[in-house]
Amino acid sequence: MYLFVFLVLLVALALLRDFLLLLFRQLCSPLRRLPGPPSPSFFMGNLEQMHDMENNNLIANWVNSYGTTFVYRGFIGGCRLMTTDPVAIAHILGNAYHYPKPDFVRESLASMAAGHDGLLVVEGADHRRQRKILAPAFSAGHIKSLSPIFWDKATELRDIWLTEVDSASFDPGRENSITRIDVLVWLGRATLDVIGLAGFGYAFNALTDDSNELARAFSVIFSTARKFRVMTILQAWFPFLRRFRRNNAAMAQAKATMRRIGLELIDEKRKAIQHERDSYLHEPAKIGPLQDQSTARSQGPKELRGRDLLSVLIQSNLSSDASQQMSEDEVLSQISTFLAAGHETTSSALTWCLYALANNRPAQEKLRVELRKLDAADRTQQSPPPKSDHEDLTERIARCGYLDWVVRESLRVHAPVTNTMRVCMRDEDEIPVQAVLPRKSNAQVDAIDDRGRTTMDQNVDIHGNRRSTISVRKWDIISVPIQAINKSEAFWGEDAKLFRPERWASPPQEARAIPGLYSNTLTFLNGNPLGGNRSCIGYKFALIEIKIFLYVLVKDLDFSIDPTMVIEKKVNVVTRPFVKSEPHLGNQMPLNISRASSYSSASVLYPLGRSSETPTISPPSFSLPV
Ligand code: HEM
Repeated sequence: MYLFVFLVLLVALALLRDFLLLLFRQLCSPLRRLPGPPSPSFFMGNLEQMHDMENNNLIANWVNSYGTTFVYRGFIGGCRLMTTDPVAIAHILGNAYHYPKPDFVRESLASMAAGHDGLLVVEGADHRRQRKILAPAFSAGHIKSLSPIFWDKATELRDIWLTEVDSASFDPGRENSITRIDVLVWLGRATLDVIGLAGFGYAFNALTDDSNELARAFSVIFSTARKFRVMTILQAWFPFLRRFRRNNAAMAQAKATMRRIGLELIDEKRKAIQHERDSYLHEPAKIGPLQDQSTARSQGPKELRGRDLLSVLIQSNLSSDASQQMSEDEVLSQISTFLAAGHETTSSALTWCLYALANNRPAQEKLRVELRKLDAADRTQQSPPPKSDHEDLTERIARCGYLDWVVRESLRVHAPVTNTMRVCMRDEDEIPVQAVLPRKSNAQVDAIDDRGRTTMDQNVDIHGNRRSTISVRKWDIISVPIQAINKSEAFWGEDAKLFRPERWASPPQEARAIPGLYSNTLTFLNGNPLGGNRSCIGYKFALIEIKIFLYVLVKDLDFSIDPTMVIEKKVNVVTRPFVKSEPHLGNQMPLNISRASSYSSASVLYPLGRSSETPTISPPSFSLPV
């Protein structure tokens, strides 16, 4: 009997090992010394409050009350560090291999189709090796060579919307016929098509067909993993529970489909590359010189220009030292990683950008004028630009000043990824914090907390000690609130929450402290890889795609929104919109779309993405508003 009880206790202890360790770590964590908001629940800490934080200003309020570095409570009261301090963030994100993603985050990304072996999930030496092999595929030159795909899909989407607008009117081509369209769903389809073709040469045709088997398989895996359940939290802390993951027949079949199609694609591309290599060996003059590695890194391999990311990855993998190559499973995981990381992020970015423009009519008009000027200059020869000109136009679009401001501002105010987490893996560390405090608004300077401290007393612990570093220990969890930093008044001034592209004419000095990869925002994470680079490898891809879509859509279409409609944000991996009065309809972004007025150029005659097609729509005869 005693033996039985002893054995039961032993098994219980083994199963509870992680839980007990967690409790022990929490009791020892130096984070307990930092101030922070009260925890409304023992089990869930502040986590439930944080679900709606993009709509209720929660983080900004916490920063006002507790300073730029504070703790909030996670599962069973565990202290988690949250910081908007730019020096602390530069240290944490810059030392990426000492501050990796926590296990439970990696697990959930892996189950969301990114796979355990993909770049988004792997850590340390594996990550460094993979990133190096993937770099040529994401070089600026190579991404530019993929731009015909962006043009084609943007044009296809624009034509679908024009048809919807016209079919809602008895007088096709009339400017003032307005149609309400859920832009979220359409942009989701268009960006899926883009990542399929540009990522791995696969035609989802999601804009015209919703029955594609890979699209369905991905959606089953991604949407199942995304659902938040208490079980998800428990699995995060009790790894043995991960065995009981929902792995029903639909999920198993979806995974098998992804694997089968992925392996077919890899095989097809390997054969094509091998064939080209063989041809080069036999007829080098016909193919042209194969580039050296350094040129390939900066411009993308010449013979693979315009080819999908997977082909370049396979080529780059073959050229690497055998001991440094990716395994087949790793290559396979990159396909789902491109899908998971590159599809909904860009559709979210574009959706929020159109929303911002629909709410700021003057900015939309100003942008349209700039885009049409470029369009008019492009049409001096009165003929559609050949496909090879797309790269040139892409380059010129990349230099459009106001378009650039609009994109920066929209990605600042509506970051698709709002938060990221890290865990300290050094035994102990001292995280430096900013010596010079960022500018404060008057309201913040005047606020005095219940200990009599003004909120200017940043980085003061609960014993009143002023700190120039924050002590952390191994396993301490850290939250980096990307969106809150992007919208912080301390960096961007009192109108920080507003979408105002003109601010980019002279961004505030304070914002320069933010260690962002892109325009002093953390939207694509950090730009100071001291030890390990975990910033978005696809950011050039995303920026070119976003700019081309905006060019094609805003030039010809007008976007507005019902002023009585309140749109709120729901964050589930990426930020999606929903209509506050229609939560039962799920994520949506209904915008009113019509033909843009006063347009005389031939852009509708000659759709940019389809070089020599017969014109289908007559251009309205108005003068160009320049
Ligand atoms: C507007 C669009 C996008 C945004 C806002 C975005 C944002 C981000 C962010 C914040 C991270 C860091 C995540 C973390 O460490 O917690 C990240 C990583 C990553 N992104 Fe993007 N992303 C975008 C588009 C893309 C695209 C188009 C691709 C690929 C085609 C891509 C591929 C990746 C990959 C592979 C990583 C992991 C990088 C690493 O850990 O080394 N992203 N992205």
